[in-house]
Amino acid sequence: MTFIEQMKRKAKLNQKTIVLPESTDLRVLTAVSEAAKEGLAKVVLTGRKAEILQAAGDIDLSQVTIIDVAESDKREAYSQAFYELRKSKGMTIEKARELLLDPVYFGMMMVKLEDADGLISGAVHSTADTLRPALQIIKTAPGTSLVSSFFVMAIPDCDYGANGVLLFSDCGLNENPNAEQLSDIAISSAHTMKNLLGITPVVAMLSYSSYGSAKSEMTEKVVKATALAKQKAPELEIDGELQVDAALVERTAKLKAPGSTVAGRANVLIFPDLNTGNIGYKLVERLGKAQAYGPITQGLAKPINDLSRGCKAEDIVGVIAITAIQAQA
Ligand SMILES: CC(C)(COP(=O)(O)OP(=O)(O)OC[C@H]1O[C@@H](n2cnc3c(N)ncnc32)[C@H](O)[C@@H]1OP(=O)(O)O)[C@@H](O)C(=O)NCCC(=O)NCCS
Ligand SMILES: CC(=O)OP(=O)(O)O
Repeated sequence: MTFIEQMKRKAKLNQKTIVLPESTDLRVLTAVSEAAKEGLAKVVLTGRKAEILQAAGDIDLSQVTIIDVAESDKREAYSQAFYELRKSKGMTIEKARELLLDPVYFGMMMVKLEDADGLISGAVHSTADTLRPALQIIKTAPGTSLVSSFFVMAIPDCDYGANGVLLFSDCGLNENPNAEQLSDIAISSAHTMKNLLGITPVVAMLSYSSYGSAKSEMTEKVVKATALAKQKAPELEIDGELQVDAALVERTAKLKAPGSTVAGRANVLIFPDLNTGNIGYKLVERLGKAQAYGPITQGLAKPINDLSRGCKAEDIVGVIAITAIQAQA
């Protein structure tokens, strides 16, 4: 069974309600129709009903709930609750009412007030426009200070990672994490690999240097983050700093990082910043023909997940399954 088949099987066990606010995008419409047909979740579209039906054309939405945000009798209650949440940051009730006509904010408040279990946006909106309202409204999970994001990469005909399944982080949210934040991203990603994907994490802290082969402020950040991660979570298999070939390829690992138990067998790759993470995942997706699911967030109080504007309907179906599993936790 492939990785995504396993995720779908798990999602079906406990039907969660997942909102998709980009309700006139053809990829989203195709994906929700497919997800509902497969029984992955109870799928909800937010937006203007007439526009959604017009955009859908022949796509079967008979098993999908459509909420017209302008007609909903929940809009005033959501506006009031949103205003209360953000009034100390300058929100007014008038502005809150206006924002609640936006299907993303409406969906976010559905999740906040437990009328839905998770939300996925980002096929049309930029990551900032999806994740900023999530950070403002849903906020961090108890005991977490830093939200980060990851991609699950499923690479065909690949022996690296867990039979071609790897977790890449952070490729979507934190632009230039400091050493402390990078160590937190590594630890969260390791827990996600174990708890969400059921795979024992082997975490590589990536750099352009392996075990001191180069030295600069950039490599030192990764060295420090590795030490902090090992100190904070000694039970986890984490090592660095490692070049990506040393992290993945056993023969290269022996040469570049002798004695490392992580090098040559990593399945969680921690990128030093968002430039490397975002470029790295897109290279593997496009040139390695990998399926890229994400950016999925970790550390939010409820599952709110992003997509790339370059995503396919098939990727969205996968993210619906993953979001539903996160909501089961
Ligand atoms: C997501 C992003 C917009 C947040 O930006 P920001 O400037 O910190 O946003 P804000 O200052 O408005 O912060 C919003 C809230 O989120 C909180 N926050 C921001 N980043 C956070 C993080 N990583 N973890 C936890 N909380 C965070 C802030 O503290 C703030 O809380 P408050 O308003 O309740 O006080 C920004 O990190 C970003 O643009 N990231 C890059 C996204 C991107 O372009 N990715 C590439 C494509 S995938
Ligand atoms: C994750 C990501 O890179 O998103 P986008 O392609 O929409 O910028």
